[in-house]
Amino acid sequence: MAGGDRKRTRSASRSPSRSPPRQRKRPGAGTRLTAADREAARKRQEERDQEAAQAAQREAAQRGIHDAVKQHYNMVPERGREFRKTDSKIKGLRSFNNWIKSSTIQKFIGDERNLRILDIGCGKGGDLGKWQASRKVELYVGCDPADVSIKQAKDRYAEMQRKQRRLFHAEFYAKDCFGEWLGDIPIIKEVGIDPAAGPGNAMSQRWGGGGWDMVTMMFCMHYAFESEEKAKGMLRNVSGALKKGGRFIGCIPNSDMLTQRVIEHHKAKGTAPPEVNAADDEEDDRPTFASDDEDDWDPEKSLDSPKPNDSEHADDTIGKAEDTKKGKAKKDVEEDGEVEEEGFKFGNSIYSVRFPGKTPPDGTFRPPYGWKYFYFLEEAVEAPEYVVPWEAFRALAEDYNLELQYRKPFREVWEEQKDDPELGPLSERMGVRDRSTGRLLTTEEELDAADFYHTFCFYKV
Ligand SMILES: C[S@@+](CC[C@H](N)C(=O)[O-])C[C@H]1O[C@@H](n2cnc3c(N)ncnc32)[C@H](O)[C@@H]1O
Repeated sequence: MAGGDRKRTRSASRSPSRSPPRQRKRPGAGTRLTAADREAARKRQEERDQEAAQAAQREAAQRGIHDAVKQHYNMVPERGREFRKTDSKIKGLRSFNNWIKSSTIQKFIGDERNLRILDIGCGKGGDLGKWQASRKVELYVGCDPADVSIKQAKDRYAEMQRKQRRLFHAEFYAKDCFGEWLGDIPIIKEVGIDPAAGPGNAMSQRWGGGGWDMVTMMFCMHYAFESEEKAKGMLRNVSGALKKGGRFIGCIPNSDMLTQRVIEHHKAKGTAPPEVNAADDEEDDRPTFASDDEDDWDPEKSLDSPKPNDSEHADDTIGKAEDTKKGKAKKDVEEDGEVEEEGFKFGNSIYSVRFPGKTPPDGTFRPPYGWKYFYFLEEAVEAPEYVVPWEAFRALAEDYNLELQYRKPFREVWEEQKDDPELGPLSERMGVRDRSTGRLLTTEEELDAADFYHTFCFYKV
């Protein structure tokens, strides 16, 4: 009796929240699983594994080349200023490109002070000194998905802080600026970024949205043209961040040059359409840059263009020929039955561009996204890049209230600015031009490599 009472008392005093004692598995329960049960469990596990792998694959495809580019830039060694200025085989080109960036900054920085600058694809912070030289900047924010580069940019800024008494405030963020919304970064939101920027938003267009004076994207925007989604994500960030009257500046590969090379390739192969050959009979043979009015975004002309050489050629191999509509760029079958390679390459001893697969026979990159090529530069990058068809980009930018002010191939920028009272002497200090003879220190091959690029400025309206 007493023992029974004690038991009740003990159980009654147990906290009601305490979980009931766990039921023990009956010994040997596992062994009663049949072979069929085990097979079914194995199948379920296999399906779960497969689903997980497919989900990972889908996610990777969505990230696109983003990770490859990020990994690539994270791995580019930091060789230091001394190497870049003395031992580099392309020091003339490095100086020339840097001078072009300085000159674009100077041309569009304007007269105001206390500017807020957003540098998209800031890399290792190589342009910090250029912005500091202007003495007009109050805030600089640099974003780039390559976290190692961002760390180097922070170090570079810390070094500048040690040496300079008056320096703008700067912050750096590891961020994919085409696939992600920059308004998630507190300081970007604080200064102002309009989430409604873009086509068909009258309210946003009237209000003007952002609080940034300039967005700069040096040698970076071409990665956004992997897909329509990324190009639009990039423009939403740029336009959203800019205040009315703000400037969007940058340097990118010139699609006119790529069009020219693609046409030459198809003519040599005999696959250029008749109108391209006919047009050429009337002109001289030298490559020319189309004027701003010329349209490389002509829906009528390009219905037969092959599809961009996108993900199917994501590897590093030259694509094999495939049938295309109406047989314009038909298979070239050699006598022994081998299919001829369809990609092509051009360049010189310091740079090269390689299209891995099909290219449009009339040189019109349409649709304007996903035209991949590989760019190789001595000591620098060999990375997949995407053609930025100029007129398509300009038309798209207009939908985001960005109006073109300026576009020039690098060599023309040099001709235009070399005798500017500030940029002329700067070119000597930067080692672009010889102080005593006035001669360009860039070799012809380096200038040839520089011809691949042009520089631009849009205004937010
Ligand atoms: C050739 S580097 C130029 C770096 C710097 N702007 C300069 O002029 O020295 C190209 C940069 O674009 C960056 N980039 C690539 N994809 C990007 C993205 N989705 N968002 C922002 N930057 C990106 C790369 O990480 C790399 O730092």
